Amino acid sequence: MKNTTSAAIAFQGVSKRYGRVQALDDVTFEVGRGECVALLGPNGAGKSTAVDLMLGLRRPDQGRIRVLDDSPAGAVAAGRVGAMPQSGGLPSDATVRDVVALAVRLYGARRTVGEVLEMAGLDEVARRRGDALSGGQAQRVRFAMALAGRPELLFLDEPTVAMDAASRRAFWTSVRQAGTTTVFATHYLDEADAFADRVIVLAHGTVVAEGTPSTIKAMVGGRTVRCVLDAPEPSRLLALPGVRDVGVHGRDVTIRTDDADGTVAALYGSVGGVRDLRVSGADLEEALITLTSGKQVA
Ligand SMILES: Nc1ncnc2c1ncn2[C@@H]1O[C@H](COP(=O)(O)OP(=O)(O)OP(=O)(O)O)[C@@H](O)[C@H]1O
Repeated sequence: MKNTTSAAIAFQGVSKRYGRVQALDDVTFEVGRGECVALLGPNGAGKSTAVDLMLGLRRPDQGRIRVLDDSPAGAVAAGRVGAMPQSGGLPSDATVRDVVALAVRLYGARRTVGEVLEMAGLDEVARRRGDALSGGQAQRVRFAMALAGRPELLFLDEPTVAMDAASRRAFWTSVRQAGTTTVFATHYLDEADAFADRVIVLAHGTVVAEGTPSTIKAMVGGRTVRCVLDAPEPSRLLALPGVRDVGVHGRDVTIRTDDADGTVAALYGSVGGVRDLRVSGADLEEALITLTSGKQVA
């Protein structure tokens, strides 16, 4: 067995069943210390079950889980793990500062209140009461509570759900600045692409892929060629080398191809009237759909 002393989280052959549903089936992966890892997969893939097991909220039927070289429950009981749930009420009549101060005291004052407010980007709303916070600000308070105990490991479940684009960006900057090993679940794949060091893709209770976002995107192969054509004819475009499918909107053309060089050469050589041509790789969303739908990948 692999030596797990350097890993923050180690799953070794973990299975978990609820009645007839096999939620996790022989799952093995590691999260290294200092890593920021996204747990991705469609609804029902087993992400929440995996996180519940990591937090010691459930026990596996089979396999072994180590968190910070301890059992999950042991690591949580020692205050070494911070978790930011997706929802959960905040006291409506206490100020943000009061709530954060309570969390800091509960963890034995491992951080100062000012430090936590600043890390979570809450300075400007510190005097506001819970019932006067926007959805995104309330999420930041939950983040602050997760950070209050100076955890070695952070779990974030759909952390940016109520945030606008600028808040999301600021939030992820805060996470990176906190510098803690982080595991997060999200359905915003652009966030996983931009902020995760590594992605673990679950489907039907098994790990179907893991690697950097670029590796995952490269797994599905294929390229997208976009251009403007004077007279696009879908049937003619579909007959070009490597082309899988074609989308035409007016003169704007999107071509998915397994042979970008061949497609582009044929566009310029035999189709003509080509302008504004761009070639890009698959995005993470496309990769995930392919990987989790069981289609053959390159
Ligand atoms: N307490 C439970 N009792 C019975 N079945 C459950 C229970 N919790 C989860 N399941 C089932 O186990 C499977 C995995 O669920 P899980 O919540 O771990 O998936 P998920 O990837 O987190 O999904 P989502 O993205 O929808 O949150 C699903 O089929 C789900 O219906």
